[in-house]
Amino acid sequence: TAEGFHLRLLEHVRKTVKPGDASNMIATIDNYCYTVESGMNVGDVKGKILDDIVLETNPTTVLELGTFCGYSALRIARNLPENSRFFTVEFNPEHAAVAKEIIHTAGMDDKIQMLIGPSQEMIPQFKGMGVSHFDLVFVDHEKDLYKPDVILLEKEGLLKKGSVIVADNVVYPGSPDYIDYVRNNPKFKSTNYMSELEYHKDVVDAIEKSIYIG
Ligand SMILES: O=C(c1ccccc1)c1ccc(O)c(O)c1[N+](=O)[O-]
Ligand SMILES: [Mg+2]
Repeated sequence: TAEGFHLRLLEHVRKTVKPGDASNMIATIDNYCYTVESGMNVGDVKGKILDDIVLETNPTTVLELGTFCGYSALRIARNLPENSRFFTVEFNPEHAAVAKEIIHTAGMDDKIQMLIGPSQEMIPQFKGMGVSHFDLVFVDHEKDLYKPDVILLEKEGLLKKGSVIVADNVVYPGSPDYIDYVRNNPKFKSTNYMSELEYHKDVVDAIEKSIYIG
């Protein structure tokens, strides 16, 4: 990743966005990534697939692993029902600080609760925060943490029959141990959505949706 992308994006956002408008923020980030430099946001093409899965799931309790600059947090929060709870976990404090400002500027503070720390330490805390289970989990952090974190979510009793796991980047950079695990596990029913790497129509990538059937 281009060192300092998040800081250059924040500078651009501060100069250009219309405050209080999540869709304008999303469009501003996409425009920057297409015209100036691409960042590792899920982007508009895979983002539409994510939007459709969120809308079809209509989840009331949601977890995102990997906030980065907050782009997918805004895409998800924009499509959640009023009384929903949405947590996003980011381990990099610099990225989290940028995400916090981007989410605040977009007017989505009251919809998104950000936790800063390693996912393996954050996941065991949700039961104590009154979360019984997650209806939808968006996995988009360190690619070698996809499998251990989904295993941990099940171990913590945070998945229920019908819980939906949406995983980004299952082709590029890829998460082969996760794909092998989830596709060969009778507790999950998986669907692959072939797409393209964010801001790079010439590079193949995909999203994997896995429904926990318990
Ligand atoms: O890991 C990278 C990566 C690897 C190498 C170079 C640049 C980025 C990446 C690429 C696309 C993504 O959508 C994404 O979520 C990530 N990520 O870091 O989580
Ligand atoms: Mg990604």
